[in-house]
Order: sequence, then C-alpha cells, then structure tokens
Amino acid sequence: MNNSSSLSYPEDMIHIIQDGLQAGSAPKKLIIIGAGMAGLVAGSLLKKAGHQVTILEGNSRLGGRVFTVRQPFTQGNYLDVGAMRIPGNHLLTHTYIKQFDLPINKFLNSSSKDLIFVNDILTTREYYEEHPDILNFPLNESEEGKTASTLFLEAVGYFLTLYKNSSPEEQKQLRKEYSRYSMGEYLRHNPLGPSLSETAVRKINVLLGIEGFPEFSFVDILTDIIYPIFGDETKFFEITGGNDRLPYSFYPQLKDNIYFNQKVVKITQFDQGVSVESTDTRTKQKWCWQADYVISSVPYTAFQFMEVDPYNSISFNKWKAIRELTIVPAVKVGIEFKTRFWEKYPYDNLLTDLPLRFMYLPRASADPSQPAVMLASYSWGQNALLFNSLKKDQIIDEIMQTLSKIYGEQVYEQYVSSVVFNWSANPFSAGCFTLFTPGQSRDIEENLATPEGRLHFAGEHTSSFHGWIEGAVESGIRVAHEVHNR
Ligand SMILES: Cc1cc2nc3c(=O)[nH]c(=O)nc-3n(C[C@H](O)[C@H](O)[C@H](O)COP(=O)(O)OP(=O)(O)OC[C@H]3O[C@@H](n4cnc5c(N)ncnc54)[C@H](O)[C@@H]3O)c2cc1C
Ligand SMILES: O=C(O)C(=O)Cc1ccccc1
Repeated sequence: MNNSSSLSYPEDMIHIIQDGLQAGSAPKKLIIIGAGMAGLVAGSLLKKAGHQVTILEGNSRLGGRVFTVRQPFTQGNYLDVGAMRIPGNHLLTHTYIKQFDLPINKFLNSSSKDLIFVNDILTTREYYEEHPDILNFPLNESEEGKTASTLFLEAVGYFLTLYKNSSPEEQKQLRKEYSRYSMGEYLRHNPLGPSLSETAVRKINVLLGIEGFPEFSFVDILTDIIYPIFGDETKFFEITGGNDRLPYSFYPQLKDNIYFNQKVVKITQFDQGVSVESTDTRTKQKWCWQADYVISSVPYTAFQFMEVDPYNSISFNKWKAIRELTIVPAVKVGIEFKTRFWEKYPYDNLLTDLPLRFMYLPRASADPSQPAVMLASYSWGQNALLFNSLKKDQIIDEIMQTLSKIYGEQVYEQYVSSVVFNWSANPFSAGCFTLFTPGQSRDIEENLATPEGRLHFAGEHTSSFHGWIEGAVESGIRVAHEVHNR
C-alpha cells in the first residue's frame, strides 16, 4: 500500500490516461524494463509525450502476470492463469478497457450456490449461511451460530469503519500504526474489538480464503484481499476472450519499441546517463542499450538477479526494500472437459480446505455440450507450496480426485487436457503478487516507489494496490509522470 505520487487517485490519473502527460518536457531517451501492464502503460504515455522509448522484455510475450493460456485447449477456449477478475471500482483499469473498446462480462466470483467442502462436510454457501455450525468448527459458545464473515466483521468492523472514513493521509497513518499486526495476531489479540478463539481464527482463514497467509500483514490482507475479493459489494468483471487482450491492446502503438527475449542482466548508472545490458534468451547474445533514464517494472524478486553498477547507486534502504519485500506463491490448474457437465447441477464455484482450495467455473455458455475450461484449482500462499512437491500429473490426479468427490466418476470420462502454472517457478516474477508481512508497511513501504539516481521503479509492488492490475497501471502512470517531469 504505497502512493508516493503527487497525482491524485483516480482523478489525475484518469485525466492522464485520457489526455496524456502535460506538454513541455524536452524529449528524453528512455529504457523501460518489462512489458507487463506497468511497463506498457508507462511506455505508452511517454511515447505519446514525445520521448524515445525502448522496452526490453525478457519473455517471448508481453503482459507479464496478465497471462491468458490458450494451448493445449480447444480453439476458442482459454484460461487466465494470471489476473482473472477486475473489480468494478478499479477505475484506471476500466478506463483503459473502455479506451481500447474491449468487451467485458461479469466474472462469477461467489454466490449463494457456491459449494463449500470443509472439515469433510459438503454443503452450499446458502445452507452454511443459514446454519453456520454445519461445518463442525469447535467454537466457543459466544462464537457459535456465526458465519466466518460475521465473526470477522465483528472483530475488524471498528477498524474498517475507521479506515473507510479516513482521508488518504489518515489511511496511510492507520496502515503504519497497525502494520505490526499479522491477520492472525490481530484476530487473537484484537486491540479494537472482541478477540477470537484459535478455532474461530481458523474458520475465518479457511472460509475467507486467507489460510495460505494468516501471518501476513493484517492491513494488507484486509484492504487488498478480503475487502475487495470477499466483500459483498464488490462486482467483478473479466475481458471476454481473455484478459491478455488488455496488454496486447498496447502493441499496435508500441510494436516498434518492444524488444522481446531481452533479459536485462545489468544496469550501469553514470553522470550523464544509464546503460543497460541484456542477454537474448534465444541466442545468448549480449546487447548494450544507452538512455538518459531507465524505468524498471520488474518485480523486486526478479530484480535481484540483475547487477547494478555502481552498487551504491542504489541506497542501502532501497536495497533493503528490494531484498526484503515479500511476494506470495500461487498455483493455478486449468482442466478442459468435453462438456460443461457442471451445468447439470445447481452449483457455482467451490471453496475447500483440501489442497485444491478454490475452483472457479467459466462464464456460462449457451451451449453446455461444448468443451470448456474450468479453473479447477487456485491456491496461494503456503497452500500453493504443497504443489511444489508434486509433478504435473500428480497435481492433476489430486485435483481430479477432489472433483470426483463432488461430481462423481464422470469427471474422468469428461477429462480432455490440463495446464498447471506455478508462479514461483516463473523466472520473471518468482512468485505471484506482493503482500506485506507484519511491519513492512512501517519499515520499507516508503522506499518501494522512490527513484535512485536515473533509475525509476514501477510495478504492482510499488503501488497502492498490491496484487492487482490496478496497482500496475497506477505505478505506470506515476513513473511516467516522474520521468516526464525531471
Ligand atoms: C496468479 C495471479 C492471479 C492474479 N489475479 C489477479 C486478478 O484477478 N485481478 C487483478 O487485477 N490482478 C491479479 N493479479 C495481479 C496482476 O496480474 C499484477 O498485479 C499485474 O499484472 C502486475 O503487472 P506489473 O507490470 O507490475 O508486473 P509484471 O506483469 O510481472 O511485468 C513485469 C515484466 O517484466 C518482465 N521481466 C522480468 N524480469 C525481467 C528482466 N530481467 N528483463 C526483462 N524483462 C523482465 C516480465 O517478463 C514481465 O513481462 C494476479 C496475479 C497472479 C500472478
Ligand atoms: O484476485 C486475485 O486472485 C488476485 O490475485 C488479487 C489479489 C491481490 C492481492 C492479494 C491477493 C489477491
């Protein structure tokens, strides 16, 4: 959670998306490392403003953690193994979606028809919400008869109200003041409300999907995950045809500026400029690029594989932030089935405490007899680490076994193909998204977005929206404004 920009969110930033950066700055020679959403937004704005932009992308595709997988699925089928849902109130992202005239449809995030399979009890969200004790969590008497959401809101309600009614500056102070709490610690030893039993904390962790990182920052989890993802009022959307249509919408403007398969390995700063060394990942040939300024949109995990010369052209506190910032793991499993057999049943998505964790159905189709791809498993945090121990076919076996407990043996007959994407094994991010551990908002947040000499930094990890496309877009606008106005 960090917004070091002088630009207001979202007003000033929407204005820049729509009208560009203010004229007047002398053209500069710029290198942008990374063609994910942050790098593409920065490159697009800076090119429009007359600067000479070169974008070096280590991968063979653009989009980074917006990644729509289409192979080996049937023509027209796909799975977003990265960003899959866009909250309706992520206005920067929606401004670009509108600017590129991209079609969107509602993303089925959760409903009363969701299945819950926890403590070996299979029920629906509707039945669970009417009978919260159906899941057999051995709670204290005062906690019985309450859903996880009720227990959670009773515990954090006072803080949430305080936070929602605070100005951005006051929110920044609240984040720092409560930065030292993990979610688990806050719920067990609540400074602003009723403390909960270990069992109640577990019920919340499982039912609100944070079982994977309960010891991460209370504030980051609350504002980045629970409030947006599990809050009742958030509406979600996806881009029809795959979310990668958003990053690829920048390609016509930037196609002559992007160099693919160029993995940056060294950044050298000197008085009058910067040089960047990249290795062509196909030929191993080394290339050297010169610029006035460089923007790195690379996650700080992957950034650590780069050499910076002189080393102390990056301050001690910046290196501390780069090396200490946490990124959480995530694994997504997509399975294509011959038909949408699930549409025979009155159920939607699935939440479980089994290794599968979350299953999301694809949006409904007019023709259930056609093959379709299910997000058969989505796990994050330490839950995702379980899958590091398995080979792909073992992961698929595990997921199919769980699905067969719900839909019966037909799942095996219906199976067509599958994809497993483990973000910790991705050399360009070494993880899924940023999430503060307790104290990091207080200790390193202010150093995440700050430039160092001629080296500027963008990316979701430097933004106010860790783990969202919105954060990447916000950082791209912020950094473009910074460099344009030097
Ligand atoms: C599993 C998963 C689920 C998600 N779900 C959602 C969601 O539902 N909704 C949502 O809004 N957001 C979601 N996100 C987060 C969202 O995808 C990211 O916040 C956003 O895409 C990050 O963009 P970025 O430009 O900051 O970084 P990236 O997309 O990581 O871009 C960085 C780029 O730098 C490149 N690169 C890295 N190292 C080098 C190097 N040495 N040299 C050259 N290039 C390099 C990478 O290849 C990449 O293209 C999810 C992310 C993941 C992984
Ligand atoms: O919607 C998702 O699946 C995301 O990854 C968004 C997100 C952002 C921050 C923390 C956890 C999930």
